[in-house]
Amino acid sequence: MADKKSGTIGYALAPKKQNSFIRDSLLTLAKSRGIELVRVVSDRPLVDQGPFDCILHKLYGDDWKRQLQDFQSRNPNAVILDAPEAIERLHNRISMLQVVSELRVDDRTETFGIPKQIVIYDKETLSDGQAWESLKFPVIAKPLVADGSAKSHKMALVFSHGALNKLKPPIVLQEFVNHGGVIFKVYVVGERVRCVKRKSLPDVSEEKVLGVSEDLLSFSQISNLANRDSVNDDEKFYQMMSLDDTTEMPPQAFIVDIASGLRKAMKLNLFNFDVIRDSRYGNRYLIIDINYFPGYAKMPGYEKVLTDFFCDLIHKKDVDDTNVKENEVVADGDKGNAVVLTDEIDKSKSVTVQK
Ligand SMILES: Nc1ncnc2c1ncn2[C@@H]1O[C@H](COP(=O)(O)OP(=O)(O)OP(=O)(O)O)[C@@H](O)[C@H]1O
Ligand SMILES: O=P(O)(O)O[C@H]1[C@H](OP(=O)(O)O)[C@@H](OP(=O)(O)O)[C@@H](O)[C@@H](O)[C@@H]1OP(=O)(O)O
Ligand SMILES: [Mg+2]
Ligand SMILES: [Mg+2]
Repeated sequence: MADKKSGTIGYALAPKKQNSFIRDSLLTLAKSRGIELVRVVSDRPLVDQGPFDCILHKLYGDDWKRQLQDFQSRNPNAVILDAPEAIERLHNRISMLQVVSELRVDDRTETFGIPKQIVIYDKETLSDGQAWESLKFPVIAKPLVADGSAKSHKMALVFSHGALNKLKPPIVLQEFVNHGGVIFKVYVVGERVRCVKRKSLPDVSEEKVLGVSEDLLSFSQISNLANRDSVNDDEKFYQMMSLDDTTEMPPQAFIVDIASGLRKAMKLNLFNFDVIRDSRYGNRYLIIDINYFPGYAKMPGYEKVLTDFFCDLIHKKDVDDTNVKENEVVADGDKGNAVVLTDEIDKSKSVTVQK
């Protein structure tokens, strides 16, 4: 049954993203709930298209930013998912994780943080031992820029400082932390949070570090299936992507608290973050990556999660039509509310963002 308020969402996505995200199953379910998803074409100005209640996008560049600004000034009550200024924080792997260091999650036995890391801007610093002597090898070398290009996913596991001169700054050197070969990917869609398990890099033992012939191993998007199109059946795809091993999931309320805190601090509605459990301590979790508008289609049942979010958005816009601002949608997070996809959490639990 269609919800009482109907709405039109314009989506502006690169072809690869459009193919993976805008699936018939999503279009059909959204339409049945009164939500029309309409493609924004690139050969006409955004302001000449529509009308749209909301723009859902994953495009970059100054021209696109200007188009969104023009659209917002002519449609002050329309919602932009999400604001380019908020997304830009995730395009630099230092600013990306800075927000984690400011989070405080109250009264938990679990602790969280980010791996030790340093940023290297130039070759000279790379050869200056003082810059990286505080790091324990192996380290993962990640491009500083995380702008969605293939290059931004090209990484290397570096076993000794002798191999550092093979790297091309600007890079982040992040300590490799053994985590049992399993990564937890936490998908966030507004107040909805879903944690899934994925294959990750295997642990590196002391002997292995000493015994490796190569002092540097390159890889890219290890927790991701290279190309979804190679798998035409959803169920099979989900099985290949997810991990049904016995690794225990992190405590749900803990993950949701972090998700709520990140959402409020970053003012983003559509993101995921990668969490590993530090094998040295049973209850310490490290956030190693945060991604804007990730591969939601890999999340089983993504159609309903996104459609419920769109309906809330349109309904909320309907209710507050007088003064919805582009970040108003995030304001709900201020009350620390978050809905876990499998069951409700204690809504009284709050997350404070350390200023
Ligand atoms: N500090 C770390 N310790 C151990 N393993 C790590 C660490 N950082 C990254 N990894 C491994 O490398 C993989 C890729 O790292 P990361 O997620 O930062 O790259 P990415 O290119 O941004 O990936 P994504 O496709 O999720 O955007 C992780 O999924 C994990 O398996
Ligand atoms: O499309 P995919 O399913 O591979 O989704 C990946 C997405 O690619 P996209 O470019 O198509 O959005 C990536 O975006 P960029 O960093 O490259 O911008 C990043 O968000 C990954 O984390 C996503 O993988 P997931 O975290 O969900 O496993
Ligand atoms: Mg990642
Ligand atoms: Mg990433």
